[in-house]
Amino acid sequence: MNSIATDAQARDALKAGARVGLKSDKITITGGNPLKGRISVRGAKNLATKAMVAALLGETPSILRDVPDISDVQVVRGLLEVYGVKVSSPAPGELRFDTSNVEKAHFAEIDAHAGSSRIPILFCGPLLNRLGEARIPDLGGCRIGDRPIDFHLDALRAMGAIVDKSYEGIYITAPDGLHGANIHLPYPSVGATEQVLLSAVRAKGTTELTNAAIEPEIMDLIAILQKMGAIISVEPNRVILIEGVDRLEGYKHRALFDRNEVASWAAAALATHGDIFVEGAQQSELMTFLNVFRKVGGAFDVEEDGIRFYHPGGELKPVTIETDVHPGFMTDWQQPLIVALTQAPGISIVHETVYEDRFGFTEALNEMGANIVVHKQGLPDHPRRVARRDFEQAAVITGPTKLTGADVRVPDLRGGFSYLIAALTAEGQSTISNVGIISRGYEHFVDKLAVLGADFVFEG
Ligand SMILES: CC(=O)N[C@H]1[C@@H](OP(=O)(O)OP(=O)(O)OC[C@H]2O[C@@H](n3ccc(=O)[nH]c3=O)[C@H](O)[C@@H]2O)O[C@H](CO)[C@@H](O)[C@@H]1O
Ligand SMILES: C=C(OP(=O)(O)O)C(=O)O
Repeated sequence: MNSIATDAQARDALKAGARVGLKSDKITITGGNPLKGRISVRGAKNLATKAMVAALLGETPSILRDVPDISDVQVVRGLLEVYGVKVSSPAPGELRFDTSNVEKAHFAEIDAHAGSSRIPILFCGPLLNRLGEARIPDLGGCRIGDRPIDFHLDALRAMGAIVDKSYEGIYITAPDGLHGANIHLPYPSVGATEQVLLSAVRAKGTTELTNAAIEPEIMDLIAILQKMGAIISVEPNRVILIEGVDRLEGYKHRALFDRNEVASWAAAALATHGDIFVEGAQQSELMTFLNVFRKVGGAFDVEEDGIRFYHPGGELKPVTIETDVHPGFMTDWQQPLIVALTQAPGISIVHETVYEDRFGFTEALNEMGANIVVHKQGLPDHPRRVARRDFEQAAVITGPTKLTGADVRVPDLRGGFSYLIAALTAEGQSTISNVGIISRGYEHFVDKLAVLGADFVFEG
């Protein structure tokens, strides 16, 4: 159970809509136990899945290490296999991709992956390069706003692609191949930056991407592409230059650790008055989070092999946070931290500036006793560091509030993890359903809860 699923298991899980390592979709938690102990994190969901797509560009096999056992990895694996990529697992946490027989796939097989993840949109460049066409199923991922893909499609068009949206899903061709282009992103989108990278590395000529995202996962993807033979330079001021090359080889790479998972366990340690050592966490990718964690009253010790996060005693302190692109405060960190903020005396404010609708999860926290008021149009007059966006929202959290157990349903990945933390912090029993979604991005979270001394029953 603790290793990457076999081919057959992965396919069965996909068919059944099941999630990695989970037989049930419900967990009953009795709150009040501080989470204490040592757990480890592996590669980031937001890197490993893209690294898997990059393997499709290599003429020779690639090996990815520290691959997390999460359902998004299974989805991408399944889609690669549809195109004839032979995926094997030579060792636990390791995947090997043999691309010697990449071939066109039937639409039905591709569309079987509709709604399962956002990663399929990133197959465009590699597929156009290898097969001259790309069929993209309807995308999944967390429903936290509109999540359009206009930047992706505009970039592909600028590189010579023709986009046909007359089918369900999208069909893209590049009759004359992809060519380099000057592309400016209206917003430093992570996915659109990756789209350009994965498409431009084999395009003819040079691509200049401005207003690019520079998240650590993007830098790790660039490192992988460079290992494969790409020529990519990251210039000052969010400019990335990509010189197209004629051939890319496979890579060997250890995936960057999952900084979002680390931040989530750190918030869990704080909210439950706990003490968690997260092996594999690295300081440099977490600087912004660590500053906020300290300001809220959390303590941490950075060690060579990981970071210890703990509640040092005393009262927590309220904070004001604005989510932002890197190196700002990551939007995926706000949900777990908000649970800790319900325990801080005073008023905390979280401005969500990245997505249109990312506070839906707070309703259930209020049912558990939190006092969180969501301002759907944001707080326009509030002093801000990040420029206001048209659609942003703000959450005002007044604490401390006692949380009590409730029956709640997971709405999305990070919201779901925040419910686990709330239930662990609450007095009494909570039943959380739809927890399968959490396995989209948190490897073996049930096992980790057990290691950390949580009191729960998982109905398997
Ligand atoms: C699989 C993955 O890596 N997911 C991460 C990725 O999502 P993802 O790559 O989808 O996020 P983006 O950075 O693209 O989205 C940021 C903003 O840009 C907008 N936008 C994006 C593309 C586009 O074509 N048009 C458009 O308007 C989005 O609606 C959103 O408001 O980065 C997000 C921001 O760090 C993280 O929360 C997600 O965990
Ligand atoms: C929004 C997230 O992921 P995705 O883009 O895969 O939906 C997330 O990881 O919180």
